[in-house]
Amino acid sequence: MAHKKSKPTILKFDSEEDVAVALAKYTADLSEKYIRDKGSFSVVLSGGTLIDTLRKMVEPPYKDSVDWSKWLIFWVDERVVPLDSDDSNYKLACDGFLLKVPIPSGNIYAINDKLSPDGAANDYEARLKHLVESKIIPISDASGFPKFDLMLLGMGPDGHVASLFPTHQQRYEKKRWVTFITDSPKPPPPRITFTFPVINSSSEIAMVVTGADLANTVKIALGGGLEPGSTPLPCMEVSPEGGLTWFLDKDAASKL
Ligand SMILES: O=C1O[C@H](COP(=O)(O)O)[C@@H](O)[C@H](O)[C@H]1O
Repeated sequence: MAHKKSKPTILKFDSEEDVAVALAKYTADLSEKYIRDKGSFSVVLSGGTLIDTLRKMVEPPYKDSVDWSKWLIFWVDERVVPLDSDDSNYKLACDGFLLKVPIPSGNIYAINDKLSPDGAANDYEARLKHLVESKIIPISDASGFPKFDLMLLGMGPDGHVASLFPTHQQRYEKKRWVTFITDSPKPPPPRITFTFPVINSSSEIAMVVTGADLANTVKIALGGGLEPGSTPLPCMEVSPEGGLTWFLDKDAASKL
């Protein structure tokens, strides 16, 4: 069942540093709310610049005040490379975030890096299904897809989110929870990715976008800059069941 698109909240900050401060407070506040209401907090990470922008989470006061034992960590997309490769989103998150806070290792859901892209996507989807059967992750009543508490998404200059690229058919997938791509236009080519039905079943999504190189894309996505007759960018399809908040620095927001 399709849900009604809610209006995004657009937050503009003077600097990337101010985005990092605000993103940490937003995430910590949601962590407190979801742990109070349902006993856990499922967080879906991207790779890329997002991890650095999350850096304030591993500093006081949040390092000590957040109940990290209740966090569950997933990836919205992952490169199908060894987990210790510099191209791995898992390694990026470990080095910049996960190794600095006490999230139980059993709550961190990395891909199986021994499988093919097809196999890794099937395996990740099967593990999500098991978590749903075990009532660790709920299903959205509205969509029938798994419902994560918070997704933290970045965006590429071409408007891609997760590994859903403008000219690749994965962005139109309607049935699978997790799919794969072997020819990502951004290296490395083999990846797995959550599909839009899963992304848009989330309770909350933060789009975290900083830097002048993304200003044109932000204008297209939020400023009505799409040429008539053009296909919407993947980032324009992000529409969670709950709140959508864009965190922009001055440079990314400069053409709005
Ligand atoms: O390849 C990827 O790119 C996007 C955007 O990355 P950024 O460096 O431009 O912030 C990222 O969100 C995704 O997780 C990653 O695999």
